[in-house]
Amino acid sequence: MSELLTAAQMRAIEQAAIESGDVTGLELMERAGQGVVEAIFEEWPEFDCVSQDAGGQPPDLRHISGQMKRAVVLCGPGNNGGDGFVVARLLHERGWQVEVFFYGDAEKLPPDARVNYERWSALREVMSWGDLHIRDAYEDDEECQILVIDALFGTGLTRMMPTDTSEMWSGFMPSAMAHYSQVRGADKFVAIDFPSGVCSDSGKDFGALPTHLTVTFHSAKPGHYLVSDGGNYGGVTACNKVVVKDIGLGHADLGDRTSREALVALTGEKRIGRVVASLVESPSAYLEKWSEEHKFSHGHAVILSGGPGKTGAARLAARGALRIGAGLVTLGVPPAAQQEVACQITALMLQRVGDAQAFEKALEDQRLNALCLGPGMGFERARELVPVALRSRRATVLDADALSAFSEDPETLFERLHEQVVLTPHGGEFARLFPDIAAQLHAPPTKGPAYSKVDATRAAAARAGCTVLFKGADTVIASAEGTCAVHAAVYDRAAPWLATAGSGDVLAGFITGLLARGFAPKMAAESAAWLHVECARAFGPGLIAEDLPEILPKILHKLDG
Ligand SMILES: NC(=O)C1=CN([C@@H]2O[C@H](COP(=O)(O)OP(=O)(O)OC[C@H]3O[C@@H](n4cnc5c(N)ncnc54)[C@H](OP(=O)(O)O)[C@@H]3O)[C@@H](O)[C@H]2O)[C@@H](O)CC1
Ligand SMILES: [K+]
Repeated sequence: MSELLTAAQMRAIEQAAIESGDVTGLELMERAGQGVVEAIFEEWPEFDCVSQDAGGQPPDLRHISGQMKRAVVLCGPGNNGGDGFVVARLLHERGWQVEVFFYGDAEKLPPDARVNYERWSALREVMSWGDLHIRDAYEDDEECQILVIDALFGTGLTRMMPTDTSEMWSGFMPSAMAHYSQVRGADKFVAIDFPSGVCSDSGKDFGALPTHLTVTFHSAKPGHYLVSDGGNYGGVTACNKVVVKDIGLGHADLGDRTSREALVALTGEKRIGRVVASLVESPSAYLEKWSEEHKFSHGHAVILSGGPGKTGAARLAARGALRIGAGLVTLGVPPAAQQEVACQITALMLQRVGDAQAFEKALEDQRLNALCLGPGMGFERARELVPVALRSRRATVLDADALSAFSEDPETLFERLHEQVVLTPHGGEFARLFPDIAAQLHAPPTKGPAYSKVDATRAAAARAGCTVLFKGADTVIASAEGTCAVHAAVYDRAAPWLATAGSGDVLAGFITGLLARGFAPKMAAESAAWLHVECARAFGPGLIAEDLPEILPKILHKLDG
């Protein structure tokens, strides 16, 4: 589990650390620059001739001469630019040939960035942004690899990128300039904190300058994990790879009274809190705990199916609930579908649930402790049975048709929801239930920090009064109280083959199974989302939804091992 900090929270932590007297802003900036240089050499050891010599490995002669080690650092008008000046100086000290181009007004630089601007000026010229237009940084040595450092804007991005920066970048980016790509496709791009143009809180694209490597500090930010749906690049696409470098702010500082107060003060209104990137690193801890306490009672889940020819989705969900450990799983089927379902199931139980009355009768059995409605259910059946499920106040997952059935009048759903419910909308379902929130989320961003999927999911959960799991490669899970987790299947956890028919039904089943096992709704949603992606990663390409429940035992076994 790791924290994601918004720009405001990061500034508050930095400020508190400086006010405590433990560190100065200048020291933090120096550590940030050192972190970037370290990350570059870790990513591309061939750039670090010194350490290769020290390790006894023969250095790559293409890079050993000062001529060959060249960097172009693009510095912006704030502290991100300040970090850039530090990186330039550190590379220069290691024998690199470094050129710095500055976008901004030196007189207006913040104090620490100004100090580093001066330090660089004492070593070499600071070139103005305009010089970048007339100068081809490559022209004198076509064979040479150039490291381009993007230190234009970081967490302080407030508006769309100036067009001259994008134009300039396209001159550098191999992908944008085919002939550059052919001649020297191996140029490397590094972004400090964020690829400039990515909004740190939302991951939205303000005219992003994509990169190979993004080096951020202390903690990742939501924008590193959220997938933008507008523009060419979102956070994840533009960042490409994110490395977090420690700059000595430490966990002790986060636990510090002053820091906590500063965080609360800055985040009170939006209830920003701390967002966890990956909810549960080892769900086995929870599973074990539960099984110790409730050895003989693993819960009884009920999953309602649709009519004939529409029962597959519910059967997938039921299989998921069973595999994740619900003691018993019953499929509640309309009488007309009974035969179809009976031929297809083995470990699952079957019960006729034709209408509201039959469902009410079934729910008289108090051992039924978790419900799932929606997959393949049909709107009419959903409109009839969802109110019955919600009246019973049981832990309940509402997915698919159980959400869309209320798109005409979401309020009739919201007024019945309670804190034991989990809604699992994908983008379309979310927009049908929360059209105003979705509109705000999808509006082209104009001002940073922009409204994010985290903001939207929190707003939806607060309105619905229950847990909302907003699906996507960047799944966001929020409780009605505003606690929130981002579960992103991106970078080395990407599993694009999970976008297959029926995979959402299995996720609904996983959540239901964990609810039956006694998990609290948000924890059930978080753990299920994590396991769902783990199953997809373990199976790999070629996955179909049926494979997900079947591979789950292997994952759980590995976690226990
Ligand atoms: N917090 C920490 O703990 C640490 C932070 N550190 C570093 O500081 C960075 C944050 O620095 P920062 O706050 O100065 O913001 P930054 O991103 O440099 O930009 C602000 C400037 O850009 C301008 N500007 C904005 N958008 C614009 C646009 N579209 N087009 C044109 N101009 C635009 C904006 O102008 P304004 O909006 O004020 O008019 C202002 O002048 C952070 O990312 C990290 O690298 C590290 O040193 C380690 C410790
Ligand atoms: K940057």
